[in-house]
Amino acid sequence: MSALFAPHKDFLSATLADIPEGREAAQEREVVENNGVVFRFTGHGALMCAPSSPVTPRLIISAGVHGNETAPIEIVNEIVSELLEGLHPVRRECLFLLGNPPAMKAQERFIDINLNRLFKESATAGPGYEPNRAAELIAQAQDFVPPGETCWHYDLHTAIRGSQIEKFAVYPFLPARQCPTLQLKLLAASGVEAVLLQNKPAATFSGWSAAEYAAESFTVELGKVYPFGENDLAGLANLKSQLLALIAGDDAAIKSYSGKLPEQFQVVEEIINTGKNFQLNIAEDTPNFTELDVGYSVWRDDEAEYVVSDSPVRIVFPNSKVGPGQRAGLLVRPLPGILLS
Ligand SMILES: O=C(O)CCC(=O)N[C@@H](CCC(=O)O)C(=O)O
Ligand SMILES: [Zn+2]
Repeated sequence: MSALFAPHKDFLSATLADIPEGREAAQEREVVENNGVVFRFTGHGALMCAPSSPVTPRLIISAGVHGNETAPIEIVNEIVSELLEGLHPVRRECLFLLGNPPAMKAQERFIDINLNRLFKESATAGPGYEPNRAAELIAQAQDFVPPGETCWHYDLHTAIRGSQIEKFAVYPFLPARQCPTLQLKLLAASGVEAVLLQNKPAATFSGWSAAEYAAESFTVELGKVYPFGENDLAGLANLKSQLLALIAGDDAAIKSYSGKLPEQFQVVEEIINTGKNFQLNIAEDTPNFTELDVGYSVWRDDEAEYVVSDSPVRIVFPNSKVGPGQRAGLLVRPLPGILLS
């Protein structure tokens, strides 16, 4: 157990033990140094490590933006404990963020409102727990990444339902960019088999870091939601070792990857609950990436109907329970023969 967490055993239990109302000032006692690497609590559920001669760019690893998505929280917790024990080299400045501690404690996706829709200026001032937490997570990232610099950001999640492709990533939209081969290799070596290219900006955490820093940032979906203690962490061993390679500044390990790269899909439609007797025609247990044929009626409301045209689409994140104005799913199509950069 590190002195950093005393009297708690690790980053996660320390984070869940005392949940403050507002932003917590970093305390001097919350610093430890291990083999020249400084570890510091920078706020609630926020821990950074800084080696003396770091490689760039800086790295943000977040988990638990949705409180019940526990597998990546457990992986981040393991990584932090092992780094503090000196079990792995640290040659990159890293910020580890546990997104929504009260929701983790409650084993819920969120407390008052979906945190992963609040990463924009106008949404961080509303009532409830999450707007304030979004502001805090943004402030943590801004304190960590100096002005004019960029970062890499992996926001780790698990999905509500099963999936025809178990591990996949969402690449936020920035005009005229392609997903770099290095990132595709890193994701593939982590077990990720598909990347969804967003078609417009989003107020997700990874969407925010992409817009703020032109960051190589991803929402990474790592399988299905299970409660704490019930995850198959062995299935995330590749992800963990790739994150440790990044933390160690060992890009060579990633560059040398020669396996199959993830299939890329273009988001062609974001389905929004219109609030006008909106009806999503997708069964609750439909796995992500299920193909919908031309002519299929995906949704309808009092005024409109969306029918698949031209060529089949695949449905990802279908959710008929979201409120008006919220995303009820994504429609994607495979992207053939994309040029690699
Ligand atoms: O399984 C689901 O329906 C949701 C899983 C999840 O939380 N996904 C993220 C994706 C964020 C993105 O589009 O980058 C979310 O909905 O916030
Ligand atoms: Zn999530």
